[in-house]
Amino acid sequence: RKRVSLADIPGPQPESFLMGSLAELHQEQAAEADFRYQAEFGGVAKIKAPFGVDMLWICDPKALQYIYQTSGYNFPKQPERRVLSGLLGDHGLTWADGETHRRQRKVMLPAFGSPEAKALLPVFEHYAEQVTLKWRDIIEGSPDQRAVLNVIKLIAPATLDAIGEAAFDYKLGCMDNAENELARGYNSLAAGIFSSPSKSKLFWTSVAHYMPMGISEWLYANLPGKGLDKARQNRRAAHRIARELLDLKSEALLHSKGSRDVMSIIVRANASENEKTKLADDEMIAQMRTIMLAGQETSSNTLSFALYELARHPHYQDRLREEIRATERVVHERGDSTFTSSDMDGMPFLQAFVREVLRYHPAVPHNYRQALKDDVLPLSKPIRTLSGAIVNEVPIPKGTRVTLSIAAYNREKDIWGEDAHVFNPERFLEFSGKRGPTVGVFANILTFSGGIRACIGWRLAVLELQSFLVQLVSNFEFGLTEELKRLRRENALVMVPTLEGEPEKGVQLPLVVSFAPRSD
Ligand code: HEM
Repeated sequence: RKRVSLADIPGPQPESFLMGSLAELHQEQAAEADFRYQAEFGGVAKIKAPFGVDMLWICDPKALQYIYQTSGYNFPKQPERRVLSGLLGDHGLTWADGETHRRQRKVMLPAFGSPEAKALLPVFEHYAEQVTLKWRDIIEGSPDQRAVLNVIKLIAPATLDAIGEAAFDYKLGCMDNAENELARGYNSLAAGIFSSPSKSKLFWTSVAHYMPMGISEWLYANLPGKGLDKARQNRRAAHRIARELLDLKSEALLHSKGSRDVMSIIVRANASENEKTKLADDEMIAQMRTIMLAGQETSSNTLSFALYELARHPHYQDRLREEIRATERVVHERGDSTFTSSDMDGMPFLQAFVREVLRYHPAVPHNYRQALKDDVLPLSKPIRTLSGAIVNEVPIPKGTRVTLSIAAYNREKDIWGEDAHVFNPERFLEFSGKRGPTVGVFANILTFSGGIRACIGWRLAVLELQSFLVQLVSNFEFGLTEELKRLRRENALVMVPTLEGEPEKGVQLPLVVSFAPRSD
């Protein structure tokens, strides 16, 4: 500890000895504190946990590359964060670390390749169409053919149904019945549990760092609380269905009747593993819950923010619609009624728009890790220490917790240009190369994280976003409402839209929706 110290690293003044920097990082709008740190301290800053304990906050590209990729397994997740992953996804991939993570990921990877994702495109198209039909009914029934819709109210169950079918070939039926057990269990799951955390919640979550994980898990399983009740209801509902599905899929495998959903591929891959590397039944069930957790709220919130950006920038909306109309003509001339993934790959503005939405509104604004040993983090850009030295690397003592700022990396001016804080899809049209080290797994944006535990479902997520956008923008025009002046990007583990002053109403994104103009 004496040899390696963070004493000389500059950082923000903590709010108090007891709370450290937790409140500003988690109670303000998502990433507001991050953007301040970035402007004031650059790529790395010393922040405080309770009781004055030093932690590091990082958005420097080279340091991130080192932590995510070069030295990935030397920077495991923090135990207090793993317990939260376990609460919502059992001992599945987002919880696992080290050798267990390596083993689980190997079995799961074959289900998430490019051909496997493309095969699921019709599922996303189907649910985008269901949203279209429902909104169409509402608008046709309104006197002036337009309606103010809280768009996320239908997008959330649609993406949930889509992930149910894509991942398990199972019809959850959440769009048609919001009261079904699973629909209730997944309705704003992370948002419901983690929005607007109180100071005491933040304090105890952080202090759980020092508790044996078994005790934290027991507390989360048994303590009273509305959020914890929701997590428990979710666990019961998800386990019941996951068990049924696992039996069905294992049975299908016995009769060589595999299907192309994610879980069937994982069941097949698992069957060819040896006894040592095979996932046990409870690990398989955990993966099902993990995929539902990781794949739904992230996608539905990103899509909702995408519609918000279209409403905020009518010229981008028109441009995207023009591109969709032009591609529709090609698709129809060919005798098809739906876009293939190659059609979408051939739409430069759609590609640029999706990338910019992901860059600007990262659904997961932070990742959390800790150093397994004394180490040295390389920096892309030197910093000036408190004693006035200019350094190109930062020593990091064993055990130090690090907050990796996905949101701030995505706004790094050296990488994205001087207008990094402006929503501008054109940056991806003008610039096809890459500035800085490779960090993010998709377009070098960090939204899907990077390295050894980058988002395993990123291809599915991108395809889903593209396919929903094509249908929704083809059919509808989106406009802003007065209420959106109060839009908050709430930090609830995932970033969700809420309205200032109405936290009790949960996730909200009211847009004016009308039929899209059609010249043909
Ligand atoms: C816009 C949508 C999505 C975003 C922004 C997103 C983002 C992320 C991020 C940042 C991580 C890293 C978390 C960490 O290391 O702490 C992650 C991991 C993961 N994601 Fe996604 N994700 C999305 C969609 C999906 C989908 C559709 C699936 C599955 C169908 C999925 C499955 C997973 C899994 C299983 C992990 C854990 C990977 C590991 O630890 O090895 N995600 N995701």
